[in-house]
Amino acid sequence: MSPSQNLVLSVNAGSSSLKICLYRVRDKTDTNAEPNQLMITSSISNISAPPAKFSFKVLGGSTKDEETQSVHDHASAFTHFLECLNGEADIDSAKITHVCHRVVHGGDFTDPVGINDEAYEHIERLSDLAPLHNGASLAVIKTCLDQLPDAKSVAFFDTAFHRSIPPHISSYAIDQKIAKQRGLKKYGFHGLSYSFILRSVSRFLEKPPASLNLIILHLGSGASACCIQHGQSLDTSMGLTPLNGLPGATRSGTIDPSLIFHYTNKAGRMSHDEGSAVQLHVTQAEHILNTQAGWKALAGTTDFAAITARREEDAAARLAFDLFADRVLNYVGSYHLKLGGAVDALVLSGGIGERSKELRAFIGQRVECLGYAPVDERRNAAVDATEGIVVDVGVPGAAGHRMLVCRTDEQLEMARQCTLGSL
Ligand SMILES: Nc1ncnc2c1ncn2[C@@H]1O[C@H](COP(=O)(O)OP(=O)(O)O)[C@@H](O)[C@H]1O
Ligand SMILES: CC(=O)OP(=O)(O)O
Ligand SMILES: [Mg+2]
Repeated sequence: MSPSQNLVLSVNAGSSSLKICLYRVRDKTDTNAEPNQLMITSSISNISAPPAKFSFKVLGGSTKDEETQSVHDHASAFTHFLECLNGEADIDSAKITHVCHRVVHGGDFTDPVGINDEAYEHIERLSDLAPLHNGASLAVIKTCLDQLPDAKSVAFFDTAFHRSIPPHISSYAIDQKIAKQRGLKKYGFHGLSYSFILRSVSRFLEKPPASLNLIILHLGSGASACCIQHGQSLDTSMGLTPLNGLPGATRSGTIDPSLIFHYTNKAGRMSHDEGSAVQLHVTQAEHILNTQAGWKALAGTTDFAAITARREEDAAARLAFDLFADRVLNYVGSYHLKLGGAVDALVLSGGIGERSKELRAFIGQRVECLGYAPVDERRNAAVDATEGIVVDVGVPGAAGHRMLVCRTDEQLEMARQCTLGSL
């Protein structure tokens, strides 16, 4: 891509949110600087639990924070953003050369791909394996092709980062002929986030990415853990779909697979989900475990901050907090063992990892037995007010593995790959 006043738009369709950033591509004078400069950051949250919350911030300029009734899905959220963007006199949307789209399930696609009919159909075919995500991304892509016809839409896949997971870890213990025919294996997700975190921690620790062993927790509405050995994904907690592993806002996480046959006697029937942009072919059981489970089912809210605040006096909130913390420990313990104890850092990220000092304090206290430096109460409480992408929350100077917080940025990761790559 040629540097000039070109703009890159990055769109991250999460399960219940849309995060969008607009960047100006920098001239290639300083090779150490980020290749893109942030101009606008916007987010729409609570998309599936209206009223949605919309924020739009022009760097060095105006800020908008409002509740909106006009957003009811990811496509209308993106349209709302474009209306706001078009109202900015200083921004010429005709200068947007590329739109980067986070697509959660890319199957065996390992590189970013420009959207054409073939790529679109590939993403559509995988929608049943990411029922909260791929359909939403496609709806945004469609709107984009319509509203920004001169910009090139490029899909970046969450799954790509995990292509290094070896077969004995990515395979399920089922008939391998059927597994291969149907692509039934662990794909793993949140890869754009892990890629960003790996690079950021590498800078922070001043060690090359390929030398790093990390345990990373991406804890948001969708939560996962990743074990990184020599700078590559060795294992991750999500699987064939983003339902596996840790519980999330509305997702159960790992359950005994037989549970679905006992939960309701209609569990095997097809679901009639009206909320998705593409026709899904998931069973009622999958629908329930994706949308009616997790903290929403346990504590009646998808807000982990509210759960944390209520947990002393509310037994349901306590169960949600303790259950989540317990499942997180399962992964930290097993990944520490997989890395033979040679861990450069345990890194927390995502909305919860970055903001919940309570969960960090809990995890920090429990991993001390594995040789992690104790969490410093003052540093842990001050993360929100501490500058920088990576923050060390361990006691200064204490011996042991480090516990870090990383402000992950999937939008920036895509924009960076877009500008530096050959797209
Ligand atoms: N102060 C806080 N303490 C605990 N959890 C928080 C806090 N602030 C936000 N969160 C949680 O972070 C979640 C959003 O995380 P995020 O990574 O942005 O989600 P996603 O990208 O999956 O939509 C919210 O659902 C909320 O539960
Ligand atoms: C893969 C996934 O769960 O993504 P998100 O957390 O953005 O919903
Ligand atoms: Mg997310």
